Amino acid sequence: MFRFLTAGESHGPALTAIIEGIPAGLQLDLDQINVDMARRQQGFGRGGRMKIEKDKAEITSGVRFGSTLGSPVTMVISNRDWENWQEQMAVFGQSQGAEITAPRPGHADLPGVLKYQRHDIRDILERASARETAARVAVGAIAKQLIAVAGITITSSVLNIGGAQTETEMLEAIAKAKTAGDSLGGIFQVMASPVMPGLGSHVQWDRRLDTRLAAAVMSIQAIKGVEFGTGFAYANLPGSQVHDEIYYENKQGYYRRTNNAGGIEGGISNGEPIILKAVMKAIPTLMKPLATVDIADKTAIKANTERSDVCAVAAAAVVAEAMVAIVLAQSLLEKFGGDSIADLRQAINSYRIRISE
Ligand SMILES: Cc1cc2nc3c(=O)[nH]c(=O)nc-3n(C[C@H](O)[C@H](O)[C@H](O)COP(=O)(O)O)c2cc1C
Ligand SMILES: C=C(O[C@@H]1CC(C(=O)O)=C[C@@H](OP(=O)(O)O)[C@H]1O)C(=O)O
Repeated sequence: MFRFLTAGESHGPALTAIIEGIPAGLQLDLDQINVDMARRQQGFGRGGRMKIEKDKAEITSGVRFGSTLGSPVTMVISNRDWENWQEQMAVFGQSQGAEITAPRPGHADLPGVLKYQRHDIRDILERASARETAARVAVGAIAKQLIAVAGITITSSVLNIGGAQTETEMLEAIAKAKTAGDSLGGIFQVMASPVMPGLGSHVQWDRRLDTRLAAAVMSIQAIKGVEFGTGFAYANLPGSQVHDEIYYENKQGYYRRTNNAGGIEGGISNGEPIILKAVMKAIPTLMKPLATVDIADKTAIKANTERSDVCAVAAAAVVAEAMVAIVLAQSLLEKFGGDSIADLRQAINSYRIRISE
């Protein structure tokens, strides 16, 4: 089983990810991992932090001479900004800085301090921060290299920023929000293709591929909805206009002329590209802050402001690519098993022969 955990605070020394269950013999391309790390840092509207960080993943276990060993793979991504936060983020000693007591609406600040019984909101925001997604992208980049064994590639695109749909309008909308001390969200799409039929299962709720993909993408900070294929527009359309009719040709096998299903039927990939869209809410930290209540004395004040992104939809799309890759890697290994890449390839090949007959 391919599983992973991440650890690390936004302004702590580093983020760490441990992945278990990668078959032995996967030849890793570290440069390719770092290409995705850099892509996640891009996008107009990101804040000052991205000028400080130059994210690179360092592999500290599970790989020898570029090849996975089947043992857990550990990756470390250093936080360059740690240098500026050593006093406020010291593991031991006394807090040096002022406590944050004005929870931002829309962030984990208030529910987090209530749940974990903290009086300094920094104790919550450090881990709630989407800085953590750097570790997920590192894991996802390895998952992408694993699913490439089955020929699957993943792409993404930004479709909407604050209602704007062309690139020029999107850039303008972000610039305007920044000037106004406001923030924006939007919609992005992720596509995985080609995906063989048969990943996921209809037999149990938690084995459906759409269940797992939706949960994985929803787990990204600030993502508030996921749809597959025609998605919410299904509500307006009759069955005759939405279901993808089935055809067969000797050379091609089964195929569809439409892909309203977004590549999944009954929780199982159907051989068409997997297409999902997700919506990201606007960033909660506002330079013109919203009303809140001071958790120290319960007086009405304005929410905490600090360095922040104005819009991070492009970055979130790269994170979603990673999460989709991880779920597909898990589903691939669940279906085909294999402690080594050679075993995995063989199982995929014999399945391909079987379904083509
Ligand atoms: C790539 C990325 C960057 C983000 N940057 C910021 C940011 O700079 N400031 C901020 O307040 N929230 C930012 N967020 C959103 C918060 O992390 C998120 O709203 C918060 O963790 C609360 O989680 P929720 O929105 O899922 O409820 C970012 C999210 C992502 C995916
Ligand atoms: C650090 C990253 O994103 C951060 C996500 C984030 C948040 O609240 O989610 C707040 C900001 O952090 P900082 O306060 O250090 O500027 C973003 O920069 C990153 O994506 O690598």
